[in-house]
Amino acid sequence: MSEQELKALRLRIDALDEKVLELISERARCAQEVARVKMASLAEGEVPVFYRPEREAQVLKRVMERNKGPLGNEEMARLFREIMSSCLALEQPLKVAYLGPEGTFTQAAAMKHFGHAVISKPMAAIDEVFREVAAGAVNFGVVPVENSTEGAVNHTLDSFLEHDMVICGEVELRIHHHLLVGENTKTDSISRIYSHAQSLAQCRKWLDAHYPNVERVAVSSNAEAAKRVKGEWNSAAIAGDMAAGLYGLTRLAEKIEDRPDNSTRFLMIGSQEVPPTGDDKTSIIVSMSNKPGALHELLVPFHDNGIDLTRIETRPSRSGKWTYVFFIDFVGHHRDPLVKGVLEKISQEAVALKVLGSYPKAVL
Ligand SMILES: O=C(O)C(=O)C[C@]1(C(=O)O)C=C[C@@H](O)C=C1
Repeated sequence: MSEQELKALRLRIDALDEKVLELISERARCAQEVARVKMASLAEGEVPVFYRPEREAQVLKRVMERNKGPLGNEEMARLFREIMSSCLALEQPLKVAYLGPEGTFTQAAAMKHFGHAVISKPMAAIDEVFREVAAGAVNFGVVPVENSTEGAVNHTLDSFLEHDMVICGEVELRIHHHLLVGENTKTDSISRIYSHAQSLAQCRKWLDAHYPNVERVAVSSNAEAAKRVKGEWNSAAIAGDMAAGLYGLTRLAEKIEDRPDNSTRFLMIGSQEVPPTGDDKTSIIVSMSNKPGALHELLVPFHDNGIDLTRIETRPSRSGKWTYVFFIDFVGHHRDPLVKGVLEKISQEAVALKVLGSYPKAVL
């Protein structure tokens, strides 16, 4: 390519950037107007709701449907995600608590869902995220709920039994683990590998094959593992890109998870009910009486009405020995007439039923 051609193309990019800049600013001014309208239409004593997950899902879907490339749909939606995040911050800066410390996959999930314009607050444990949301110190919390290799995150399920929370969104993240070392690590004398227990389990076969005799030490998070390695010469950590970047570690081996499709699903929790979008999921907790056929009775109404169950999990109820609660996710919104009917039918048989929330299916 000649210098001349390059110069001409860069001039074109400059001109386009000016247009993009003007359009983004116009969009931001529009969001400010939206905020004004929301404030103006409030009833006496009503608090304004600036964050609208159902609208955000619609905006992102529309972008993906209309995108003609060359940027991929996900990439384009990611850019719009950030624009919307900044527009919302003009209306109201959201505060979001997540399972920390900084650099965890939960932080990456929070950024994927809310964008980077939120004020994020790392918490030391899942229960603390719930408590922070319950206390009203933040608008939303982000917690992991299930992993495709290792199954349910029981701390999260149990916290739903203790706190009244509304689920207002979900996000799925492909989880890639790397073996990370610091600049002082002697890579031929690694005697200890730190990571979160779930991550050690997700890389079990790889560790058995490559480091069978090295001690595996479970710590509170992958980010904590990365932090520890920084100051030690004989240890390595298993963690993801964010933690590697944050603590300046290098990848001794990349993508070492046993299953290439290893993914974790995260939930956004808060107190805000989300209206239907037409493409939603609902999460409920149900406890049934301890009698034969109870689970069957619970599942039949879903089957009879053609409602797609996406997950069912069992946990001890904590209110009696050998009694259980079921966590069920299914497709649909609790305000859909069909779903309403199913929930009414189940409540007749159940000891207790609680709708944890209906929320748009993950777009990104
Ligand atoms: O449509 C709204 O209600 C807005 O506030 C605008 C907007 C946006 O930027 O598109 C911003 C924040 C909301 O969460 C949803 C959408």
